[in-house]
Amino acid sequence: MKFNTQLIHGGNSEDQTTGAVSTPIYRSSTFHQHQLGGQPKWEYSRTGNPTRASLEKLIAELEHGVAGFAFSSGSAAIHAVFSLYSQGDHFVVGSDVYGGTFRLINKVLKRFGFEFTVVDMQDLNAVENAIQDNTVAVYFETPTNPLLQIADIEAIAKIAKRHGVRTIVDNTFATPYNQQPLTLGADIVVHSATKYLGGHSDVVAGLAVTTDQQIAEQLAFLQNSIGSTLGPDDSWLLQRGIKTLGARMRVHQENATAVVKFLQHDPRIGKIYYPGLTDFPGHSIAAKQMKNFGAMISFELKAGLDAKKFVESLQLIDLAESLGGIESLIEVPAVMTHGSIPREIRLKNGIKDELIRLSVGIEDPEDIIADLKQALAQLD
Ligand SMILES: Cc1ncc(COP(=O)(O)O)c(C=O)c1O
Ligand SMILES: N[C@@H](CCSC[C@H](N)C(=O)O)C(=O)O
Repeated sequence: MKFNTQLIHGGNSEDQTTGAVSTPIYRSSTFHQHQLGGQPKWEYSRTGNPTRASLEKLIAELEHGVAGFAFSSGSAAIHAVFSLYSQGDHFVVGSDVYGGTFRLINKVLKRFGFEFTVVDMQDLNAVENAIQDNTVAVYFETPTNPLLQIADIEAIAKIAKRHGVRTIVDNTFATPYNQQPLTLGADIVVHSATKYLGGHSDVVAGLAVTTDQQIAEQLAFLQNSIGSTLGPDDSWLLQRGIKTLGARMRVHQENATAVVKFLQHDPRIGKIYYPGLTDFPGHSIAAKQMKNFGAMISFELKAGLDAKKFVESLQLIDLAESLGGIESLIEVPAVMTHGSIPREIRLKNGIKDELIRLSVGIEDPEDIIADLKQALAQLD
C-alpha cells in the first residue's frame, strides 16, 4: 500500500465488531472479562484501548516500526522514551531542540541522574566525540525547532550503532510524509502529534514508534506504568487528522515555497531559515532524506526593525504557540516556545531575540502573503 492510501486505510481501518469504516470511540475505562485470570485482549483503558490501538497500529505502519504508542502529549512521549533509561546513563542531545524538551532535560531528567552532552548535530565529528562509555542514546530533531537545522539521520545512526548506542529522532517537523527515520537506521521516533499529524490545532498528543521488539515491550510497560496515555476521544481525533496528512502537506509545502519566495524579495527581511533554499546549510542532506522540505520557515527582520510590531500587526496569521495546523501561525521563539531556555544558551545556540517562526497554513497563499506584506509595510 502506498503512503497516502495507508494514511486512510491503515490502522484498524474497519471496526471488527460492527464494520464501521471510521474507528469507533471506545469510551470505556474497563472491559468485561469472561473468565477470572484469563488473558483478555482488553482489560483497562490505560493498558490498552481499541481506539488508541488503531491509532498506534497506524503510526507504527507509517513510520515502519514494529509498534507505536500514543501519549497525552509529545512531551509525555519524550518522557516515556527517556524513562527507558536509568540514573548514570549519558545522552548526546542536539543543541537546537524545542524549548520544552530542553526544560525536560535540564529541569527534570538531570534531577534523576541522567547525564547530557549538547552537540551541534550538523557536525558528525562532534557527535562521535561526545559519545562516552556510559552513553546510551543520541537524541535530536531534524529539521530542528526553531532553526530548521538538518541532521544526517543515516550518518548519525551509523555512528551510534558503531558505539552500541541508540538513535532517537523527534520527527515532528518533517512528519512521516516527508521523512521516516526508522528506515534510515534510527531506533525510536517520537512526535508531538499536536502538530502536523493532528493538523487542526484541536488536539494535544504524542506518539512514539520503535523498530525494536524489546524496546517495544519496555515502552508498553512504561506507557502503562507511567500512565500518560492518550484518551479514546483524542485518539480518534488524531487518527482522523492523520487521514488527510498527505493532502495537507502538499498544500502546506506549496504555500511555504510561495511565502519563501516573497520573503526573499522583501527588503525588510534578513536571514531566512528554510531547508528548501539551495544555499541553506542542510539543504543537500534534507534533499537526500526528506521527500520535501516542510512548511516551517524562520526568519529575521533587517537590523533595527521591530519584530514585536510586525507580529502584532498581522491580521490573518495568528500570533500563537504551536505549528502544523491548517491555519498559519507565527511566533517569536525567544519569548514564546523557547522562553524556557536561558537567554545566554539560546543566543549561543543561534536563537536570536528577534527570530520569527512561521508555520505556513493551507489558506490561499495570496492571503498569507498579503497579510505579511501589510504587516511589513507598518515597519516603514
Ligand atoms: C519538536 C517538538 N517536539 C516535542 C514537542 C512537545 O510536544 P507537545 O506540545 O505535544 O507536548 C514540541 C512542541 O510542543 C515540539 O515542537
Ligand atoms: N508555553 C508552552 C510552550 C508551547 S510550545 C508548542 C510547540 N512545541 C511549538 O514549538 O510551538 C510551554 O511552556 O510548554
